[in-house]
Amino acid sequence: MPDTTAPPPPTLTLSRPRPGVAQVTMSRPAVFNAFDEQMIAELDAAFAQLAEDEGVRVIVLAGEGRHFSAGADLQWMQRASTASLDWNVADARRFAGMLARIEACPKPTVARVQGAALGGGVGLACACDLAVAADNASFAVSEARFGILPAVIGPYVTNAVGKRQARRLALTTTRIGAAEALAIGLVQQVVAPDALDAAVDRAVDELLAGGPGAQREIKQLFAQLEVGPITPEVRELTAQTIARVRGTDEAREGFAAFLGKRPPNWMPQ
Ligand SMILES: C/C(=C\C(=O)SCCNC(=O)CCNC(=O)[C@H](O)C(C)(C)COP(=O)(O)OP(=O)(O)OC[C@H]1O[C@@H](n2cnc3c(N)ncnc32)[C@H](O)[C@@H]1OP(=O)(O)O)CC(=O)O
Repeated sequence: MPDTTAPPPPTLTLSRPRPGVAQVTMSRPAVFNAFDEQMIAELDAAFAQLAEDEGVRVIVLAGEGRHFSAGADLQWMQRASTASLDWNVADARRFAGMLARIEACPKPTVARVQGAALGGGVGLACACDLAVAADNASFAVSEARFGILPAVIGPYVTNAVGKRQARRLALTTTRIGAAEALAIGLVQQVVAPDALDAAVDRAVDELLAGGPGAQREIKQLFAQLEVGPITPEVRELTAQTIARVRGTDEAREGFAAFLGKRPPNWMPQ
């Protein structure tokens, strides 16, 4: 018998708003873009594909509708609660792998945040290189309200706001507004809701102005740096990196463009 079960509709919309830019929009607005196994797999696949796409320089992550993301789908979490530990470990690894994929994306990523970003929604925003938020945005690391914890998103939130703020957000589950999110470094810019797209576009313009190879190196190097003492190993790592990158075609183009008083012509990566 042929399988007549229709595949579930996709949970993401992929678009190319302009040359060099891809937008990944989470599209489960009925549950405020809460993510389940399917959306996790689709986000993972989308970022894997865009990372390899020569026509893409910058990726915007957005959520359709009123809210950016209501975090993990609590129906999925409820189903998981009755499954075996092994199943849960494999399942959580897929989520952890997807966030790591976004963070390690060799291309700059921008989260476009409107409305609420809760639980895993905060993790998604923090996994991007920068987050631009509407002033109606709010954020809560809300997991403890459901008797769980922000385990997978914990490192991303901690890297964004530091240990003490991350601990406060996770323990109190307090919901903070966009102004406080800006003050603690959870987001990098806050604008009026009707100015959000223009602000994301400006951030994208700035990202497009940099050399793609240099940006890939920045992401790789900065992922290895910690706040703390600048040890001989760190000095060596930074010296080796700049020494290697100085000799690339992209760097030669960057120097020549500046000195020749012309815009650089970045080659595809
Ligand atoms: C990543 C890890 C864990 C997590 O992420 S845990 C999940 C964290 N998420 C939240 O704290 C958000 C929970 N949702 C809300 O607080 C509210 O829904 C809202 C977003 C503030 C909106 O409130 P409002 O009153 O406007 O709307 P409703 O509550 O009636 O919601 C409408 C509709 O959407 C469903 N829904 C909302 N959020 C979720 C969700 N996360 N999962 C599944 N479904 C959700 C809600 O049930 C309603 O559905 P109806 O069928 O219409 O009733 C773990 C780690 O880090 O490791």
